[in-house]
Amino acid sequence: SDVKHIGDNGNQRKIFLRTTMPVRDGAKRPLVGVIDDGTKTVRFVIYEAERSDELVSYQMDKTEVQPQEGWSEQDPLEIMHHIKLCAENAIDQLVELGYTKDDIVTLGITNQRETTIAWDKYTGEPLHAAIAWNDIRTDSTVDAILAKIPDRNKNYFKNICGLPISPYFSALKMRWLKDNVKAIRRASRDKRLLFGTVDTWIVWNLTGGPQGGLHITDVSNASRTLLMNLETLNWDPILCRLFGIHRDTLPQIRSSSEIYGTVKDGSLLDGIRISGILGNQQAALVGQNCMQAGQAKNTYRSGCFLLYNTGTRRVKSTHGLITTVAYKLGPDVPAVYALEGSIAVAGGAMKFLRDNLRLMQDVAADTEHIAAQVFSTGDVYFVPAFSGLYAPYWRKDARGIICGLTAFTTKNHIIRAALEAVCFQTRDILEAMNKDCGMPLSKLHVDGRMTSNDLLMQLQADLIGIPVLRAQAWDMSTLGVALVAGGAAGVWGAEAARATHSDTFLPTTTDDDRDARYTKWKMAVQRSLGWATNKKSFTMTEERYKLLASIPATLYLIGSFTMLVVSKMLNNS
Ligand SMILES: Nc1ncnc2c1ncn2[C@@H]1O[C@H](COP(=O)(O)OP(=O)(O)O)[C@@H](O)[C@H]1O
Ligand SMILES: O=P(O)(O)OC[C@H](O)CO
Repeated sequence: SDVKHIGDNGNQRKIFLRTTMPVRDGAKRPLVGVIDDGTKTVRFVIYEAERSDELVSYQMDKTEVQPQEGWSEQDPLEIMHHIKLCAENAIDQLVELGYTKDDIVTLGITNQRETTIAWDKYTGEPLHAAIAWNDIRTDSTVDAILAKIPDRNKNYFKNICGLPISPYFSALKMRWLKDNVKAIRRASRDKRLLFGTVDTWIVWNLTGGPQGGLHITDVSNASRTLLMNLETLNWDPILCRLFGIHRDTLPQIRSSSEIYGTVKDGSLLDGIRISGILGNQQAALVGQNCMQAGQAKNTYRSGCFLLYNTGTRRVKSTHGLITTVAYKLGPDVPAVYALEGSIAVAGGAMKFLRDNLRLMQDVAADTEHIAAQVFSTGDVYFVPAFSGLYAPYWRKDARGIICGLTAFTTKNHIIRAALEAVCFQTRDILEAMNKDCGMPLSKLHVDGRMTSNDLLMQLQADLIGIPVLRAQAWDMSTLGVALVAGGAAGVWGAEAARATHSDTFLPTTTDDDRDARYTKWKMAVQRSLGWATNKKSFTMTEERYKLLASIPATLYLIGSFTMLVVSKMLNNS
């Protein structure tokens, strides 16, 4: 093939190979539109059938609201508003290329997973802000659920749904909404309540909303709720009872690739079919063409998610990974499963260093350059456990630490340590995956915006000791869902043009060096655990907030002072 040896690119540590991008031939093909709702951005991307590079795209940033420490909310109406604007802008670009919107044959949807929305079935009004996947307000909800389970074992239901009980998953967010938001309890009582992950909200709105909108989700998204049975691929009665979620409020679970319906919202997309839905990490697995059992990919965005395709076999992890549905390519074909290692904070740590510590101005432009000015982190380790640690630890009591600081430490070391943290977390996942699967992974396919950082890629290869294969474009999620949507609509054949990797980063370290650094990382992780246990978390629910707001300030101060005195007396007694 057209593999070209680039050599060391002026840097002795960097060795990579590159394949060339396909050349556009000017032929007009049917188009597939993709809606991508991510944590931070909404995108609309248009692909031509049989081509793996995007034709046009448009992206908008979203507003993240953090009403309290650890809370993260999004506006469901803003999501729909941005989708329309992104679609309009992408279609404007299409027209400039000589296409019309009628050339878009079908639509696919890929989305941030677990983020949960509740709305009124008759008015379409959201009943609360969307609670984002990485929001940890449900800490005490987790404790209340665990109290009902033998030995408070968070893995008790892993056989059924593949997941541990954690604030990450949607059922906890649904339970919290029912416990804390009066409008949701009322809607539930009046049988007006609908719950959904973001894909469900988008499809319901696009297909008519209160006027007959489809209340559906796909297996890949449903497998992230803690409510779906991985074997039956349906809502599990035991889990629904445990979390107190009525079946009627949940969407129907469908395959990831079939014609679900047609857009009926009066927008530019009106009349176009919808034929693919995939959670964004599962979509990247498809986009990276990891469709055989034994293949794996890692996507580096705000978080980082390593998925290992296990075929039609559900592998139960005994080392802290989760079992999830990768995809189901039609109503009548079996589901394909994956083992997943989810990392809550990857690129998010760079944004933290930029916004909170002001160590740089622009993540994309500055990170690599600043980190490359030093040869190592100077023994500094950064564990970015801002909202606890996900796989393989699942410790909601962990908090972020930077350790090993000396008087010589500079921002260069800290930024480099943040990059290495992403690589060490990936090694944590790989260690667990190799133990669960029994066969060590020999190479790792990677994608996500962060992978444009060559230093990160080289550090990753060095710290895991296997080749890292970077995808031809950073965004494999939209390509993945374009493939499954195009497949169902008959515009993309089974032998579809799939993405290839463009660069290979080879390890340049010895086993001893790699292992010594990893041992130090594990020491740092140990120090981050248990930090949040002593903190009295005061959950500011909507109702408590209103109550507090209605108390005059002086009365509130006197009350707080009295409570302080009483608690001191009790402590002393
Ligand atoms: N060159 C880079 N080096 C390091 N981190 C980067 C670089 N470019 C982007 N990032 C990080 O990657 C993330 C980009 O994620 P993005 O693709 O926008 O996904 P998300 O929807 O999860 O925010 C951001 O958190 C950003 O800090
Ligand atoms: O939009 P991202 O990349 O932050 O995706 C988040 C994941 O889907 C959460 O599980």
